[in-house]
Amino acid sequence: MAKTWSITVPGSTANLGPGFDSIGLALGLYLKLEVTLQDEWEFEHHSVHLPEKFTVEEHLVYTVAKEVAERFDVELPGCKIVMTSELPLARGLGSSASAIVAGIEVANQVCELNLTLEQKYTLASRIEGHPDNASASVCGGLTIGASLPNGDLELIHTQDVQAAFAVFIPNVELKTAEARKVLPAQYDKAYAVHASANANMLTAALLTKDYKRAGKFMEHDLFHEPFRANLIPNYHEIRQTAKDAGAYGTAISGAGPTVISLLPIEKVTAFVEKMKPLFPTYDIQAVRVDTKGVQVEIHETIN
Ligand SMILES: Nc1ncnc2c1ncn2[C@@H]1O[C@H](COP(=O)(O)OP(=O)(O)OP(=O)(O)O)[C@@H](O)[C@H]1O
Ligand SMILES: N[C@@H](CCO)C(=O)O
Repeated sequence: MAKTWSITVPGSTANLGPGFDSIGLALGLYLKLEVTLQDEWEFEHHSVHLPEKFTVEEHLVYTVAKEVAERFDVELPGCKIVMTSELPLARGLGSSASAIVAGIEVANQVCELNLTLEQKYTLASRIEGHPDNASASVCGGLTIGASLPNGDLELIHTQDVQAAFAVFIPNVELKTAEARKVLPAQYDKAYAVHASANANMLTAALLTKDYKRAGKFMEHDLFHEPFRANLIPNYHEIRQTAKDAGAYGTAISGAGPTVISLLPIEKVTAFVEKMKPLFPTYDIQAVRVDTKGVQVEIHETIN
């Protein structure tokens, strides 16, 4: 019997404005892997969104799978992995986090680790460096995470998000590392208290499904957007145009340069059609909230 694992990982948006490095939302754009066992590791990329040039040893999915196997002191068998992706690189849609979650799931399956959801999102968040994108790709839905002083990650997540989202994906890249370099090392106390209150309001509004208020506070980030705005093409124009067209609110998706709008479900289709001619160089699309997170299907075939 030959086993094949089909692994599907949703992309994600992070922050939603003030939820910086804490709030994640899984999106219906996917990284997909077909995994079979073989002597040597081999990758096939069947998507324009996947790295063109890479070596196995540098491949993020391989390096993460190897790290996880070593952490659990088990041998990582050779795999052939065929990958497709709907997640453009360095656009703030969580491509790197999806690859990290995929690597964890590959090790989980081929090393028979039986990892819990908590182990997966804790590992993924530690490797990614912040819990937002990684936790959303593991759990699906809306995730709110915080690390404790001892390094443990506390996470609250809900699949119940009764709103729609539209993304404006520009044809330029912005590496997260670059977008993090422009952030201040510290904040003035009064400023930080204000920023924290805005984040609390965003979180409370999202969890109580007060999406009009959630949209308002999406646009009141003080942690990162004031320092990143000039890195995001047409940031102010998109935000105002989206508001005028019925969006509750618009924020940078993760570290950008994609921008994401929160809308009433019934308005999203007309909104996207209205936005497309106004920003012709952007890939503008309605994206649904993924509610499942990482998924695995196992197929057994007779050799
Ligand atoms: N699906 C993938 N498969 C393999 N490697 C990936 C994948 N996605 C990202 N990577 C690797 O991770 C590196 C960083 O990815 P990327 O630029 O997407 O991360 P980022 O700056 O965090 O932006 P984003 O949040 O949009 O992912 C890439 O250069 C690539 O080497
Ligand atoms: N919270 C991270 C998300 C990166 O995708 C940042 O804004 O830098």
